[in-house]
Amino acid sequence: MNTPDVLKKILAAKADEVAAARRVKPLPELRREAEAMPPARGFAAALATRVGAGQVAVIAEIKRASPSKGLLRAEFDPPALARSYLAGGAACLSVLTDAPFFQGSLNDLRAVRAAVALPLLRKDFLLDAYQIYEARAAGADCILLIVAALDDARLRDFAALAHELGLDMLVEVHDEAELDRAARLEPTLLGVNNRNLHTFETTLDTTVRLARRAPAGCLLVAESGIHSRDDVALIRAADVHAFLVGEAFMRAPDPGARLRELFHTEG
Ligand SMILES: O=C(O)c1ccccc1NCC(=O)[C@H](O)[C@H](O)COP(=O)(O)O
Repeated sequence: MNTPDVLKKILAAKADEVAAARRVKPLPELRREAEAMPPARGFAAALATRVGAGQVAVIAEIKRASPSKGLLRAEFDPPALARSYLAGGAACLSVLTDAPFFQGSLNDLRAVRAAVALPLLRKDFLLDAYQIYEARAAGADCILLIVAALDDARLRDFAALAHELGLDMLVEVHDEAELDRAARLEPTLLGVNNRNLHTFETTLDTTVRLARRAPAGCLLVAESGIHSRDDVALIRAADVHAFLVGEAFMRAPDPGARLRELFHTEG
C-alpha cells in the first residue's frame, strides 16, 4: 500500500478495532486483567543502562509486514525471533500488534513475553485508553505515544495512565513542532521517527536535526530507516545511542546475527 496519509487510514481503522474489542471484553474486565499482571520490566532503564555504560542500546523490532514495504518476512515465528534478538544483544524488543497494516497481533506480544525476559514495547497506534490496558494485560512494559496521532490532552492523559499502570512510554516525534509538544510531557524516552508516517519519506537527517534541540535529560531513540553500519555511525555522531530497527533485521536470514553485525564489533 502506498497511498498518501497512511497514518490517517490506520487511525480510522484503529478506532473501529477498539470499538469492536470493547464489545468483546468490556473495560472493567480488561482493567482487572491489567492490574493483576506482575510488575513491568524497566524498558527505559534497560536502554539507559546500556547507554550509560557507553554501549549502543538496540530496540529490535518484530514486524511481519509494513504499509511502506509490504511483506518483510514470510517465515514469521515471534518467539524464535525474540530469542535470536536476545542472542544478538538487543536491550529491548518492539512487537507490532496492529493486524490490518502490519499483520501483527496481541498474541504475538503474549508469545514473545512468554519466550524472553527482555522488556517489550507494544508497537501500535494508540488513540484510546483501552489500548493501554490491553498493552499491560498482554505483558508489555512500554507503550508508544505518537505525537502526530494525539492531541495534547490525550497525550497528557495517556502519559498519566501509563505511569499509573507502571508502563514506560516512548514518545515519538517527527518534526520540530511535535518535539516542542512532546517536551511538555518531560519524557524519559523520546523517539525520533525518521519516517514521515503520512508519506513514508524516510531520512536519517531527521534524527540528526532534531537531536540538536532535544530537551536535556531525555534519552533519544532513533527510529526507522537504519540499514548499515554507516547509518549507525551517522546517528552516533549526532550523540544518539539508542536505536529502533525493524526492516533491516526482518529481512535477514538470522536477525540476531544481523543485529550484531550492525551494532557490535566483536562477538
Ligand atoms: O513501517 C512503516 O511502513 C510504517 C508506516 C506507517 C506508520 C508506521 C510505520 N512503521 C512503524 C515504525 O515506526 C517502524 O516499524 C520502526 O521505526 C522500524 O522502522 P524500520 O527499521 O525502517 O523498519
